[in-house]
Amino acid sequence: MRQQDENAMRRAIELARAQHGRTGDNPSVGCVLMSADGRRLSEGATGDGGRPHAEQLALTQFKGKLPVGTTAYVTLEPCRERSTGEASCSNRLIKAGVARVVVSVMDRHPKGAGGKAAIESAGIDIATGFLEEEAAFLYEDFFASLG
Ligand SMILES: Nc1c(N[C@@H]2O[C@H](COP(=O)(O)O)[C@@H](O)[C@H]2O)[nH]c(=O)[nH]c1=O
Repeated sequence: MRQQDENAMRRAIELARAQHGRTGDNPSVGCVLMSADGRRLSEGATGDGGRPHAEQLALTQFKGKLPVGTTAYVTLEPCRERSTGEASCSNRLIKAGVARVVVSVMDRHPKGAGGKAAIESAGIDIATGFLEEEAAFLYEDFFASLG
Protein backbone atom coordinates (compact mmCIF):
# COMPACT_ATOMS: atom_id res chain seq x y z
CA MET A 1 0.00 0.00 0.00
CA ARG A 2 1.22 3.49 -0.76
CA GLN A 3 1.20 6.63 1.33
CA GLN A 4 -1.89 7.83 -0.58
CA ASP A 5 -3.75 4.71 0.54
CA GLU A 6 -2.94 5.46 4.17
CA ASN A 7 -3.91 9.11 3.92
CA ALA A 8 -7.20 8.32 2.23
CA MET A 9 -8.16 5.56 4.69
CA ARG A 10 -7.22 7.77 7.64
CA ARG A 11 -9.53 10.43 6.22
CA ALA A 12 -12.33 7.82 5.87
CA ILE A 13 -11.80 6.79 9.52
CA GLU A 14 -11.95 10.44 10.58
CA LEU A 15 -15.26 10.87 8.74
CA ALA A 16 -16.70 7.75 10.39
CA ARG A 17 -15.40 8.89 13.79
CA ALA A 18 -17.32 12.17 13.45
CA GLN A 19 -20.58 10.23 12.97
CA HIS A 20 -19.79 7.53 15.55
CA GLY A 21 -22.68 7.33 18.04
CA ARG A 22 -25.05 9.25 15.75
CA THR A 23 -26.08 6.46 13.38
CA GLY A 24 -28.53 4.48 15.52
CA ASP A 25 -28.47 0.70 14.96
CA ASN A 26 -26.37 1.14 11.84
CA PRO A 27 -22.59 1.35 12.10
CA SER A 28 -20.84 4.58 11.18
CA VAL A 29 -18.87 4.23 7.96
CA GLY A 30 -16.57 6.63 6.11
CA CYS A 31 -15.90 6.61 2.36
CA VAL A 32 -13.37 8.57 0.30
CA LEU A 33 -13.12 8.46 -3.51
CA MET A 34 -9.66 9.20 -4.93
CA SER A 35 -8.54 9.61 -8.54
CA ALA A 36 -5.52 7.68 -9.82
CA ASP A 37 -3.51 10.92 -9.76
CA GLY A 38 -4.24 11.50 -6.08
CA ARG A 39 -7.18 13.95 -6.14
CA ARG A 40 -9.90 13.54 -3.52
CA LEU A 41 -13.02 13.40 -5.69
CA SER A 42 -15.69 13.01 -3.03
CA GLU A 43 -16.32 11.67 0.45
CA GLY A 44 -19.15 10.74 2.78
CA ALA A 45 -20.06 9.27 6.14
CA THR A 46 -23.17 7.38 7.26
CA GLY A 47 -25.98 9.88 7.94
CA ASP A 48 -27.65 10.64 11.26
CA GLY A 49 -29.85 7.69 12.24
CA GLY A 50 -27.90 5.38 9.91
CA ARG A 51 -28.85 6.53 6.44
CA PRO A 52 -27.82 7.37 3.78
CA HIS A 53 -24.85 5.04 3.69
CA ALA A 54 -21.37 6.52 3.32
CA GLU A 55 -20.67 5.19 -0.20
CA GLN A 56 -24.14 6.28 -1.35
CA LEU A 57 -23.45 9.84 -0.18
CA ALA A 58 -19.93 10.01 -1.62
CA LEU A 59 -21.15 8.72 -5.00
CA THR A 60 -24.20 10.97 -5.27
CA GLN A 61 -22.21 14.03 -4.25
CA PHE A 62 -19.81 13.50 -7.14
CA LYS A 63 -21.33 15.07 -10.23
CA GLY A 64 -20.56 13.40 -13.55
CA LYS A 65 -18.75 10.21 -14.37
CA LEU A 66 -15.94 9.00 -12.11
CA PRO A 67 -12.52 9.16 -13.76
CA VAL A 68 -11.03 5.88 -14.95
CA GLY A 69 -8.84 4.42 -12.20
CA THR A 70 -10.83 5.75 -9.22
CA THR A 71 -10.26 4.02 -5.86
CA ALA A 72 -12.91 3.89 -3.11
CA TYR A 73 -11.62 3.72 0.48
CA VAL A 74 -14.27 2.42 2.87
CA THR A 75 -13.94 1.77 6.61
CA LEU A 76 -16.43 -1.17 6.50
CA GLU A 77 -17.06 -3.77 3.79
CA PRO A 78 -19.59 -2.20 1.40
CA CYS A 79 -23.03 -3.70 2.08
CA ARG A 80 -24.33 -6.57 -0.07
CA GLU A 81 -28.02 -5.85 0.49
CA ARG A 82 -30.12 -3.00 1.94
CA SER A 83 -32.98 -3.46 4.37
CA THR A 84 -34.57 -0.40 2.74
CA GLY A 85 -34.90 -1.91 -0.74
CA GLU A 86 -32.39 0.60 -2.16
CA ALA A 87 -29.36 -0.47 -4.21
CA SER A 88 -26.57 -1.91 -2.08
CA CYS A 89 -23.29 -0.04 -1.71
CA SER A 90 -21.33 -2.83 -3.40
CA ASN A 91 -23.61 -2.57 -6.44
CA ARG A 92 -23.41 1.21 -6.44
CA LEU A 93 -19.60 1.08 -6.47
CA ILE A 94 -19.65 -1.50 -9.29
CA LYS A 95 -22.10 0.57 -11.33
CA ALA A 96 -20.11 3.76 -10.79
CA GLY A 97 -17.10 2.04 -12.37
CA VAL A 98 -14.52 2.24 -9.60
CA ALA A 99 -11.28 0.45 -10.48
CA ARG A 100 -10.33 -0.57 -6.97
CA VAL A 101 -11.84 -0.77 -3.48
CA VAL A 102 -9.83 -0.66 -0.25
CA VAL A 103 -11.70 -1.79 2.88
CA SER A 104 -10.64 -1.68 6.49
CA VAL A 105 -13.02 -3.90 8.54
CA MET A 106 -15.11 -6.78 7.15
CA ASP A 107 -18.84 -6.59 8.03
CA ARG A 108 -20.36 -9.40 10.13
CA HIS A 109 -23.97 -8.35 9.64
CA PRO A 110 -25.84 -10.71 7.28
CA LYS A 111 -26.80 -7.84 4.95
CA GLY A 112 -23.35 -6.28 5.02
CA ALA A 113 -21.27 -9.42 4.57
CA GLY A 114 -20.87 -10.56 0.96
CA GLY A 115 -20.15 -7.14 -0.48
CA LYS A 116 -16.53 -8.09 -1.05
CA ALA A 117 -17.53 -11.20 -3.04
CA ALA A 118 -19.94 -9.14 -5.17
CA ILE A 119 -17.22 -6.60 -5.97
CA GLU A 120 -14.73 -9.35 -6.77
CA SER A 121 -17.19 -11.12 -9.08
CA ALA A 122 -17.52 -7.87 -11.00
CA GLY A 123 -13.77 -8.09 -11.69
CA ILE A 124 -12.87 -5.16 -9.42
CA ASP A 125 -9.69 -5.26 -7.37
CA ILE A 126 -10.48 -5.25 -3.62
CA ALA A 127 -8.15 -5.23 -0.62
CA THR A 128 -9.45 -5.74 2.93
CA GLY A 129 -8.14 -5.40 6.47
CA PHE A 130 -6.30 -2.17 5.68
CA LEU A 131 -5.58 -0.13 8.87
CA GLU A 132 -8.03 -2.47 10.61
CA GLU A 133 -6.56 -1.80 14.09
CA GLU A 134 -7.28 1.91 13.65
CA ALA A 135 -10.88 1.44 12.48
CA ALA A 136 -11.85 -1.46 14.80
CA PHE A 137 -13.20 0.81 17.56
CA LEU A 138 -15.95 1.99 15.18
CA TYR A 139 -17.52 -1.49 14.98
CA GLU A 140 -16.98 -3.06 18.40
CA ASP A 141 -20.44 -2.19 19.73
CA PHE A 142 -22.14 -2.96 16.42
CA PHE A 143 -20.60 -6.45 16.20
CA ALA A 144 -21.34 -7.09 19.90
CA SER A 145 -25.01 -6.22 19.26
CA LEU A 146 -25.19 -8.95 16.59
CA GLY A 147 -24.44 -11.55 19.27
N1 LIG B 1 -23.92 2.11 7.52
C1 LIG B 1 -23.35 1.51 6.45
C2 LIG B 1 -23.40 0.10 6.26
N2 LIG B 1 -24.05 -0.67 7.15
C3 LIG B 1 -24.30 -2.10 6.93
O1 LIG B 1 -25.33 -2.31 5.97
C4 LIG B 1 -26.41 -3.07 6.53
C5 LIG B 1 -27.74 -2.70 5.91
O2 LIG B 1 -28.01 -1.33 6.15
P1 LIG B 1 -29.49 -0.73 6.00
O3 LIG B 1 -29.97 -1.11 4.63
O4 LIG B 1 -29.31 0.77 6.16
O5 LIG B 1 -30.34 -1.32 7.09
C6 LIG B 1 -26.29 -2.76 8.03
O6 LIG B 1 -26.90 -3.73 8.81
C7 LIG B 1 -24.79 -2.77 8.23
O7 LIG B 1 -24.27 -4.08 8.29
N3 LIG B 1 -22.79 -0.45 5.18
C8 LIG B 1 -22.17 0.32 4.23
O8 LIG B 1 -21.66 -0.21 3.23
N4 LIG B 1 -22.14 1.67 4.39
C9 LIG B 1 -22.68 2.31 5.45
O9 LIG B 1 -22.61 3.56 5.53
